[in-house]
Amino acid sequence: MNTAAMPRPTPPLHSLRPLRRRHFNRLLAAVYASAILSLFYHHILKLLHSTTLVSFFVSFLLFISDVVLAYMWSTTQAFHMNPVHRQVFPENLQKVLDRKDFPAMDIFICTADPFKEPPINVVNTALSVMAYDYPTEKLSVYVSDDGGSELTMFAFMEAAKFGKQWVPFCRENNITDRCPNAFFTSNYALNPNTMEIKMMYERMKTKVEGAVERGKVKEEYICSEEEGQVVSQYRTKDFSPQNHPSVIQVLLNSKTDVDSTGVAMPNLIYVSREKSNNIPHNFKAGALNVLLRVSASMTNSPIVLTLDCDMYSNDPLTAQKALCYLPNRSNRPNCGYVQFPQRFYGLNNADIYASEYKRLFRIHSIGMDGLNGPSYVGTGCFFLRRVFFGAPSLYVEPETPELAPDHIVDKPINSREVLSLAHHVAGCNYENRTNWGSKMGFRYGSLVEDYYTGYRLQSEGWQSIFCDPSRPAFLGSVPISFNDALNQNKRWYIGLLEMGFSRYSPSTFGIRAIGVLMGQCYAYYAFSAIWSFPITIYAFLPSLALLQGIPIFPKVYQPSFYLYAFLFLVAYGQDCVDFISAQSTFQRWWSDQRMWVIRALSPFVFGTIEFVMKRLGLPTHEFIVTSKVMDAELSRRYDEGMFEFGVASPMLVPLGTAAILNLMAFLGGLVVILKERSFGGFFIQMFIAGFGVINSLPFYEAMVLRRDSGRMPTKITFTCALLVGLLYGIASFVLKI
Ligand SMILES: O=c1ccn([C@@H]2O[C@H](COP(=O)(O)OP(=O)(O)O[C@H]3O[C@H](CO)[C@@H](O)[C@H](O)[C@H]3O)[C@@H](O)[C@H]2O)c(=O)[nH]1
Ligand SMILES: [Mn+2]
Repeated sequence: MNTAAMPRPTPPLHSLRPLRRRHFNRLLAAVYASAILSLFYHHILKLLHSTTLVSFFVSFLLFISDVVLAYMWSTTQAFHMNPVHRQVFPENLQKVLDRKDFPAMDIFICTADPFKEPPINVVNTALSVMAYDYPTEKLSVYVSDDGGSELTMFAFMEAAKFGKQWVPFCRENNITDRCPNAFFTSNYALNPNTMEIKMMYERMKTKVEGAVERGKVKEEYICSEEEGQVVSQYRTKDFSPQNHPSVIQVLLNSKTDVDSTGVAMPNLIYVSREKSNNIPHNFKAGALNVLLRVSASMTNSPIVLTLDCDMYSNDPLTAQKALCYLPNRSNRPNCGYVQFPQRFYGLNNADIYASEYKRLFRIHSIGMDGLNGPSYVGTGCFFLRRVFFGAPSLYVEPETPELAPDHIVDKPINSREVLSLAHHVAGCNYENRTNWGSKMGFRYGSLVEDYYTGYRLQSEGWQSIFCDPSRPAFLGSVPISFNDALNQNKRWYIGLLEMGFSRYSPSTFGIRAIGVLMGQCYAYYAFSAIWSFPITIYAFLPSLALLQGIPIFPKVYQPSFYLYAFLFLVAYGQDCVDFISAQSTFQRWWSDQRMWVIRALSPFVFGTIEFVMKRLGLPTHEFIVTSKVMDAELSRRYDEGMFEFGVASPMLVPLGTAAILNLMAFLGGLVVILKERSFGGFFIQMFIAGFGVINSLPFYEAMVLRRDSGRMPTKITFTCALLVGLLYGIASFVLKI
């Protein structure tokens, strides 16, 4: 037989396997739903049989709490119905697609504040992607600097020079850690080659960090007239981060710049969009839209990768892995983006602030991947440029023809025409009366522009793919102080509520546009702030009643007690098993469940308040950028697993109050039990208070034992104690009526 005549079978680029667990999940959902209905039946009976107004009110609060918990439970089920695992085979890519036919890629990196986001780290992120295993002349890296800072610009001028050594060094030595900082902190081979490159890196780092420390670039570091001109743009009179003309600089041009071995360098372009004090700039979504347009005017690559400044690439093959799905190589016909999970470096063992967000980034993503595909999480996501211009079947034309996704740029990137168009589209008035932010580009209207944009794209009919290779594709930093973690959370929940209560609400518009299950997935996040209601009730009410010797739950031997026990144990059990089986530990799960309670008691509540204030048109905080600076002392305490309270924030008050109250209730409960000789009637209340106490251990330590600067501020402890007294007073008055 003549085998040569037969078409060669194409080797697979990826595989998909639904998890067996889905059958069990579906069964469990049915059983659990019946248990919830029985609980509601019990609640209604209790309401009908309540004898006093107070007991009616207590039963009513518990009932509403359980209704909210049940609603949230119902939304989580969507993630459990069809979780899938994918595998990707980049080793087969070049059998299907010649390397010279790889599509061009534009890579966007956002930074916003040189003092919270050290420019040397932003540079590391950029270098890690410039060194991708990918034809370099097809890569263009665009850096958006919302801090409008000469420090960031200077860091990138240095990076452009160092990159000419770094990129060939990685290629020739087949380095895996292509983020310089990650490489030099790893166990690398010590040889003259590595020593030399390390010295170059250290020199650059010292210069950049020195400049940041002084807040200004030293004159002696400005090596040429051109560099002088570049820096002088920032030194004009009215220039400030909030108010300045656009600054766009081509730092590397792949047509003319070569590395130390003569191979073309990727393009590297610095962009700081025009800002004006009284024109809203829409934060990161606004920055990304400017990059979409500036890059369209220069390279207009069909594939776009968005990265946060702290998310460096940890695997040189990542771009090729994305190509295994994009464009048109997946089994999803309308696949518009491939999302890699956010993963992190520098977490402490227990991950005390649950910053890994395992559920959000990994567990729920495989659940959504089994439906229409994961949400967009702001970084580590490869898009088809086309998705930003309308639905798969309904193209929305941009106002400037050169910005169209199929427009071919035929002029050099630093030609006068190209640069003048770039400046024009980076202007702060450019978007007036256009579709940017509403029908085109990244969407405005929510502080979680990522989640909202992905949701709107999926509502238009785009689908997505979740790609989670075992070697993390990207690694980012986590907040190492409790205050930063809480503030980040608060910002997210404001943004999520903005989405939940918009005309595109997932529970109405979403369910119609993307189906019940996908709509539920998005509703789960959009409405997660309502968890604060049941958790606040459960944190305070049982303890207050216990201190008054009033039982509010069924006794141990009653049938409804077993219902409570079942609902609690199964929910926590399933959560724990899911979490640990996603390559984690019991200790991290424990932190995760604690942070869930903490978030519900504090950032959810404060987020809701700010959301309401915003809706009423009152001034609120805007996008508070998370600090990525590593203070040595703070880092040490973080590594030891200590909570960092330090800042006297009002967000600590509900947490401290609940901690003290639960401890008092647990101790007081023991006295009540001994006095009344009835344990069974108070078991559930004792259990809840005890659970609160175990979760609050770091709080007691920080209030009483610690002397370091991360201890609980005395005024917070004092305020909390006062509030406990007040609540106790009110409860003894009200509950005894
Ligand atoms: O006006 C702004 C504000 C922020 N950023 C950038 O946005 C990114 C994310 O900001 P960060 O403070 O790190 O926020 P996080 O809460 O850590 O980020 C998560 O949540 C954001 C939405 O709130 C998403 O945009 C991010 O991708 C996601 O990782 C950073 O690169 C910033 O430089 C801007 O470019 N302009
Ligand atoms: Mn971040």
